[in-house]
Amino acid sequence: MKELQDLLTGEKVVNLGKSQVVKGITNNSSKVQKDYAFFAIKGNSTDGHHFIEDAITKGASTVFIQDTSIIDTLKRKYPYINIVFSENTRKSLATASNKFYNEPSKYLKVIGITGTNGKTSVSNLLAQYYENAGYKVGVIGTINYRIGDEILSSGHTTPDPVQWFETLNLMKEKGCDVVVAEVSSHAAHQFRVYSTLFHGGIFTNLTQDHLDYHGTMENYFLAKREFFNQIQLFNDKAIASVNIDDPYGKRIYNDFKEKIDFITYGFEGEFKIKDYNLSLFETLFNIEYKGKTLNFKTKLRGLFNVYNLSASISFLIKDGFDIDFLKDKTLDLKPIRGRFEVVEAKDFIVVIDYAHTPDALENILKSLNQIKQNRVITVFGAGGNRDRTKRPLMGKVAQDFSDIVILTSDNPRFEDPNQIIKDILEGITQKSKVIVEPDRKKAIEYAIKTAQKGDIVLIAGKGHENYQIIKDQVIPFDDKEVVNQILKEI
Ligand SMILES: CC(=O)N[C@H]1[C@@H](OP(=O)(O)OP(=O)(O)OC[C@H]2O[C@@H](n3ccc(=O)[nH]c3=O)[C@H](O)[C@@H]2O)O[C@H](CO)[C@@H](O)[C@@H]1O[C@H](C)C(=O)N[C@@H](C)C(=O)N[C@H](CCC(=O)O)C(=O)O
Ligand SMILES: Nc1ncnc2c1ncn2[C@@H]1O[C@H](COP(=O)(O)OP(=O)(O)OP(=O)(O)O)[C@@H](O)[C@H]1O
Ligand SMILES: N[C@H](CCC[C@H](N)C(=O)O)C(=O)O
Ligand SMILES: [Mg+2]
Repeated sequence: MKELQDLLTGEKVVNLGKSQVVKGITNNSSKVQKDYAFFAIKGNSTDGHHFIEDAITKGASTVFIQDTSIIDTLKRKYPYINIVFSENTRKSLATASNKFYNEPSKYLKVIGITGTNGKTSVSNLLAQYYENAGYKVGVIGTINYRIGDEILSSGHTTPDPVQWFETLNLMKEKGCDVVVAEVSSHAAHQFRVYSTLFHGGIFTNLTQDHLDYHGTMENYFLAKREFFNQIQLFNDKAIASVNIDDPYGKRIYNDFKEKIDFITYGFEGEFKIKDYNLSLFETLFNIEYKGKTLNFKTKLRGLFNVYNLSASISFLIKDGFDIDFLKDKTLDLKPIRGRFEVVEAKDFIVVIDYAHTPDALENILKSLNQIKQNRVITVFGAGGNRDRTKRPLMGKVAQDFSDIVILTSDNPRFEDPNQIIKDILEGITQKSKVIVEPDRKKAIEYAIKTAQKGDIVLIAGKGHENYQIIKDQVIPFDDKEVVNQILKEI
């Protein structure tokens, strides 16, 4: 419970109501309870200002609004309610949530990871290193929100501000020292983590995704940039690791190098990838850092994981870790669920991977081509109600780097799966390579039955997901389980 005064960061109280007690915070009118503060947000699909009356009926003591034109009417109709005007209710929701949950990031080392691909991977790698060094670590991201093996909840990759600060507070109360969190572009753009004191940040890469939301690559970049802007706004001693091979990484580095203490990684980095050797069961790579060559060995597979490890290790060096300790621990790291996960069959292998962007698909396929003994058979689809323009690009990549392509459904959501497949086909010129099977289980079955000695079957797009979203139904579906079941039957 808080007093309204304790939650303000420069907003203007335009009407003082009967009671200033605030027992909870929400931007969702359906979650309002007695004495809650309701934040009206102009959203992407609707405007929270339409739900103010609903919130008051449910017992809100306070409403935060951004629309000046309704102030007089509200004051007249609801003189007993606190009415607070904010220039930006999204920011106010974050700052008030932070205060409501006692500013948890002040007591934690919070590290935010952003980029199109690799956020989940890097955050799980960082968590393992910190845990190996004896820290208690909270993880917030796509798979779930957890402390060690204790799962707290799950939802968006980055939760909304209320859940974000509530989760940080819970992690603090449960004794965490460190929190590693994925910060999606939607989150940065919507100020979901605004006002958090980040110890540091990591930028992995930026390639096409989410243009349904951001419209252009430049806007998508600006959302990622906004995260670094927020880091330095609330911490003038923040550290960060950035992929300098990526032109957008270079821009972030240049824009904030005076404000953030950076380390760069990549083939052009200060933490420089010199060479690497991929195989199905281990990866070797050499790093040049401060004039010394460091040899690393890991069970993680694929060149993209050399990048993810470089992101993590360089960040940890900046955070004061000993390089020999990091080299040792790299040997023991556990691979991440649904990311280049290998299932061995009789004389071929199946790889399950979460690639759901053109760049991710290209990366995994390039790595598979480097280690294949025979053909690469790729099964994939694309998510419905998401960026449509990435579909033909994914089709082209699959065609260019596979011997056989089996097009199927991912999470069609409210779209027609056949139309999504048609969109992917737009990018494919070599139609003879392609088989269309919208039923994902049948598509996987076809791929496995087609596989010959030395082949690699890649099943891409859903990784750890154990469901399929068809319209508003969430149906159990786990690529790995389906693969194992089919392998047992053949
Ligand atoms: C595009 C997007 O990010 N939308 C999210 C966002 O919606 P929004 O702020 O635009 O809100 P809106 O739905 O237009 O509604 C406006 C306001 O009215 C309120 N409202 C609405 C209805 C009502 O009855 N009462 C009420 O008060 C809403 O709570 C909201 O505050 O905030 C909502 C509430 O916090 C989220 O549920 C919603 O997630 C949608 C469902 C979603 O699918 N988001 C995905 C794309 C997403 O966030 N993905 C990222 C990136 C994934 C990745 O790359 O890893 C993620 O972080 O997961
Ligand atoms: N550093 C990387 N560069 C390019 N591709 C990568 C990289 N790391 C992972 N990938 C590819 O992207 C897929 C998803 O990886 P991961 O889950 O770590 O990314 P993410 O950024 O968390 O994705 P999401 O936006 O869904 O949260 C992997 O399965 C792999 O195919
Ligand atoms: N976080 C990503 C996940 C995509 C996973 C893919 N299986 C899909 O459903 O499109 C997104 O929301 O775009
Ligand atoms: Mg993720």
